[in-house]
Amino acid sequence: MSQPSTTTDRGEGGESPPTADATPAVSVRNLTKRYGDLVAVDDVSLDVEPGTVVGLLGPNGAGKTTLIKSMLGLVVPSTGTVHIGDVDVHADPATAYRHVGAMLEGARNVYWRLTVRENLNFFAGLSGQSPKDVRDRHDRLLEQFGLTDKADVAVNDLSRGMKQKVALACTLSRDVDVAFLDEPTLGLDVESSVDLRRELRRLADDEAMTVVLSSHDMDVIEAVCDRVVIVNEGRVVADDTVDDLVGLFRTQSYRIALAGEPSASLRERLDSAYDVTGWQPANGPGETVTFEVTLADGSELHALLGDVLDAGCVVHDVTSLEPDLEDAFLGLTERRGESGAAAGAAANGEHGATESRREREP
Ligand SMILES: Nc1ncnc2c1ncn2[C@@H]1O[C@H](COP(=O)(O)OP(=O)(O)OP(=O)(O)O)[C@@H](O)[C@H]1O
Repeated sequence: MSQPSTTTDRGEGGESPPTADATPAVSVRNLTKRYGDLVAVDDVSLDVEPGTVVGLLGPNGAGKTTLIKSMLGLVVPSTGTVHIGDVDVHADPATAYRHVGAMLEGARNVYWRLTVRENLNFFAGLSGQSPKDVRDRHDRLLEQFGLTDKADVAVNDLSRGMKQKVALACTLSRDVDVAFLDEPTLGLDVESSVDLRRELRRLADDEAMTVVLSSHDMDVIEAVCDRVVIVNEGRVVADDTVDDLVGLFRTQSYRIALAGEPSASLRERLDSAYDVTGWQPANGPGETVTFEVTLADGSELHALLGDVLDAGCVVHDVTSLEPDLEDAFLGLTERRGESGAAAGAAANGEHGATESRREREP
């Protein structure tokens, strides 16, 4: 097992290239998992470099959990291989497990009759680490997750969110190379979720821990991940940094509010000359009429505004619509649903307009 040696500089977009001889922390090759006729994971290959945080995103049933369980050796793939460092997970699971921590089923993996610290010691002991050696690590985790004053309380007597935090702390309780976290923020309050993000970044940056996490929480993925792998229908449809994924969907789109009802001829002119969508009528007297438009370049905006003014209509507001990771996710997975080729083109940065978009401050 090679030890992780590189860290990732998130400030540079999280793309520290591995050294030529760096063994990936996790290497998946042509992994397929079939359940009868259903292909849950379809020929997935990916490498995760040491010290990076990789997010798995995908709609319900996309295959994220099956992929994570396959990476852990808990699901036997139909074809393909998984290595943790140099170790083939399916050929030598016992060795692989010593280097891996996982939280799969929320709080269900901890022992409710044991206290919080006893649980931490138990999980650290699984890889032969003595309570004395991991005391500092555990104290820090307890503090990080606001559990210091609960250290000697039986897990059974804690709230659901606290149990979840104990489960996370147990996963991180020993010095593992790779942590797999399936929906780690589910059930956490906002503050705990922020604590978790901070701790995951610290573990990756300071201890070169590699983290693979699945989540439906875009904010967590955006905040913590160096890289995002979007899975749909068992296949990887995109694999890139958050910024680059969002960049795929960056076009010049605006929401324009008109101070009065546009004439029929102006509306016809706008609809025919520009890529206008989403007309919204005024909510009442004195309210604005809005529409969204995607333009080829900045000069088209001037032309469009000129057309509006020439028609005697007053522009009340122009808002730039910026895509975010959720837009990228929806675009990629929806396109995939319609056409695999379109999704592939999108993942390669070849498409134009977005299909869904949220308003951002310009
Ligand atoms: N043990 C199993 N037997 C049969 N089918 C399964 C089994 N486990 C998963 N599946 C199917 O495989 C597909 C992928 O499921 P998986 O749980 O990996 O998706 P997911 O992306 O984690 O979904 P979610 O976000 O809803 O948790 C689904 O269609 C699911 O019904």
